[in-house]
Amino acid sequence: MSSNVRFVVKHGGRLHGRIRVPGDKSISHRSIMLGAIAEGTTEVTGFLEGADSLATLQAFRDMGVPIEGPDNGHVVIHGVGLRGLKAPGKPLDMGNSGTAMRLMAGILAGQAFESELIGDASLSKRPMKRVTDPLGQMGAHIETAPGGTPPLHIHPVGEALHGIDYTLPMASAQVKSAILLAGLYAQGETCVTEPAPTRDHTERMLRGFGYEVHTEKLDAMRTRICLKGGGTLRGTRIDVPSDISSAAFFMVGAAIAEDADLVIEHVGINPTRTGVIDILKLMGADITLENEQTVGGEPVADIRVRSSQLKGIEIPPELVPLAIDEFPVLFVAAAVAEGTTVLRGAEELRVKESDRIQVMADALHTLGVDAEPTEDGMIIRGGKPFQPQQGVIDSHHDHRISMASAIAALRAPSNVVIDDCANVATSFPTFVELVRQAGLDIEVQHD
Ligand SMILES: O=C(O)C1=C[C@@H](OP(=O)(O)O)[C@@H](O)[C@H](O)C1
Ligand SMILES: C=C(OP(=O)(O)O)C(=O)O
Repeated sequence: MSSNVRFVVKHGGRLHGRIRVPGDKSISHRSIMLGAIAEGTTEVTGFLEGADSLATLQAFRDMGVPIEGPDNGHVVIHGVGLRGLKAPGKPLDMGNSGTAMRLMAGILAGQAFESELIGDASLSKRPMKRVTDPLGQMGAHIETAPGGTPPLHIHPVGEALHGIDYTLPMASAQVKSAILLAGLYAQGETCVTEPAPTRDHTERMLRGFGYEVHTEKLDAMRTRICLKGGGTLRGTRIDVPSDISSAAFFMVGAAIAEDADLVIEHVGINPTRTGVIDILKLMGADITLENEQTVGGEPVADIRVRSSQLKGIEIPPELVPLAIDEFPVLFVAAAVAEGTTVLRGAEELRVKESDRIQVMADALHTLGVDAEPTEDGMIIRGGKPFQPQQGVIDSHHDHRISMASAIAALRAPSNVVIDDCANVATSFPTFVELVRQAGLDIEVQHD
């Protein structure tokens, strides 16, 4: 059993200087997956050495893919081609990572061997029917636990998958990606229509590997993405930008701290990921993008954030999928902002690593913030000084709750204590080091 990792965060502090946060988690997962099933060598720089993406890397090693590294974010994958994976001979452990399990289900659905995907306690509660249903329609044979949760038993179907034309019931890049990855193994064309834009790293990266992907905007919200099975991916170079989801903790921190001026370097600003910038700007944050460029098919920039007086807003619904992982820390921004912030249409937050609506409402209550959880979001009446109650914040094993709660200490009148923080290592293993460097004082206790 792992011991409790507790953060004791000193209240106050001002964030300043220049920092670089680790590589993007979504892109890191995909770089290993596509590199493994490509022909030839793929060289990755900036790879996130966090537990989630390392679980993906290990899974492909377990299926016989030679992978060198990671060494300071440098990984070399000797791709085995679409049909070159070998039976793993043991369950593949995806740890805490929903992205890894769902995308892997898409790849494994098309294999000629049997496999099993397992995960930790948090992942074992997350819904998988959202991928097993459409993959089943493609001819895959996948069993879940009762209730549609992991583990997933994936039975071999040989070359029998066939393309489908599927409309996603929710705006999910993981489900979209699982279907498209299975589509590589399917006969004919596979099309996915998304009800609202979601991160498009799979589509971009497939094109980077020389695979044809057709994207059509159906109207202001809906996009249809199609590809044909049976093609070839060609190994390539991938420079993974810094993760905007990790940068978000520092963006909110610098916006709410007094006298802050912070530059976060080389952050991925793919328009399907920048909801956090748009939302903070609507709240009155002082954010500028510097040094914008395109690196390996993904736009990047340095993000400069200075202190500002934030105001409450109604969060535009179309921004919700574009900031889905940033809501824990955006709730902290809303708690500091003058006036009321209302989030609706974010029921997906209830099925992340924790129920991020309830768990963040509880965290904010511990800080004495007026936060009202609703079925699909939260109403936060902010702008009053925090009035911490007795007790510690419980992260519920969720990395983003730990980090968001630590950032709240910048505006707390007393130290903030947060339990169950070990999983920060899933997405941001250097969080404590970087946050200290920027000006927030965290002590890490193990008990
Ligand atoms: O495709 C991806 O890399 C991700 C998609 C999102 O999940 P959903 O597709 O479930 O919204 C996001 O929350 C997750 O952190 C990463
Ligand atoms: C939801 C997240 O990841 P995943 O779904 O991959 O576990 C996240 O990192 O916030």
